[in-house]
Amino acid sequence: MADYKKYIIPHSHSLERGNRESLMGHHSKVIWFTGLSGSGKSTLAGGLEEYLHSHGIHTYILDGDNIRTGLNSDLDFSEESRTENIRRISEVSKLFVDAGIVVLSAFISPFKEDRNSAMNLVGRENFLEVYVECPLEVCEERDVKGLYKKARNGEIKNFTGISSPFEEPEDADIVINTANNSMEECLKKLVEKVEPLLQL
Ligand SMILES: Nc1ncnc2c1ncn2[C@@H]1O[C@H](COP(=O)(O)OS(=O)(=O)O)[C@@H](OP(=O)(O)O)[C@H]1O
Ligand SMILES: Nc1ncnc2c1ncn2[C@@H]1O[C@H](COP(=O)(O)OP(=O)(O)O)[C@@H](O)[C@H]1O
Repeated sequence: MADYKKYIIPHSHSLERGNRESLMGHHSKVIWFTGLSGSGKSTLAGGLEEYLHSHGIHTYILDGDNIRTGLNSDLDFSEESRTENIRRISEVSKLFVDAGIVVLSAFISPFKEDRNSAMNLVGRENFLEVYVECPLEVCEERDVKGLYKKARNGEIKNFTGISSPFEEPEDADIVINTANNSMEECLKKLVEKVEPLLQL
């Protein structure tokens, strides 16, 4: 352990997560969306947030493009930076859970080890992994932001699915296939799984 760390002594406050959850009227949780660019992470996180919000649940979305223009604006798309990106987001998610809020984290999070580290940091019981499954060809066909085209012609390096790996989750808590199901069907499946977990 680094020497300076020996002199950091956390303060224990009187109010805890349970007190905050009671005030909110629901449990806090991290709903972690992982999947290729264009698979539907942001769309589903947004749809789920709207539903939960309208049912009195306090939520907050952490989304790749947003966090990467602020907190993580110093990180690129190398493997090391992606790992650090997920590590910081995991720490932020953990704080939100302690604050009593339902966090919807939508990041490609391509590496299994990083997703597992996120789950272990937040705590297994607080973490729900949602694999937003969609074949690369469909994501590429959608090409919401025109990035796949740029990745194919070499303008963007290390692009997930093209020139950087995506390790498919093998034991996600929920798998949502957005290529074969409508947005409404996907959201219904999500709501059915998530809502009961938030009841006090
Ligand atoms: N090289 C490369 N590879 C993948 N994605 C890229 C890249 N460059 C920019 N973008 C845009 O950044 C968004 C992904 O950021 P994330 O923080 O979710 O990525 S990661 O979890 O660190 O892998 C991703 O957003 P989504 O499409 O919402 O996934 C892209 O818009
Ligand atoms: N069943 C579905 N669920 C979510 N998105 C879908 C679905 N079917 C089509 N789409 C479309 O796919 C695109 C997904 O984009 P986005 O949510 O930004 O993905 P990501 O955040 O994973 O990059 C959107 O244009 C959305 O309308």
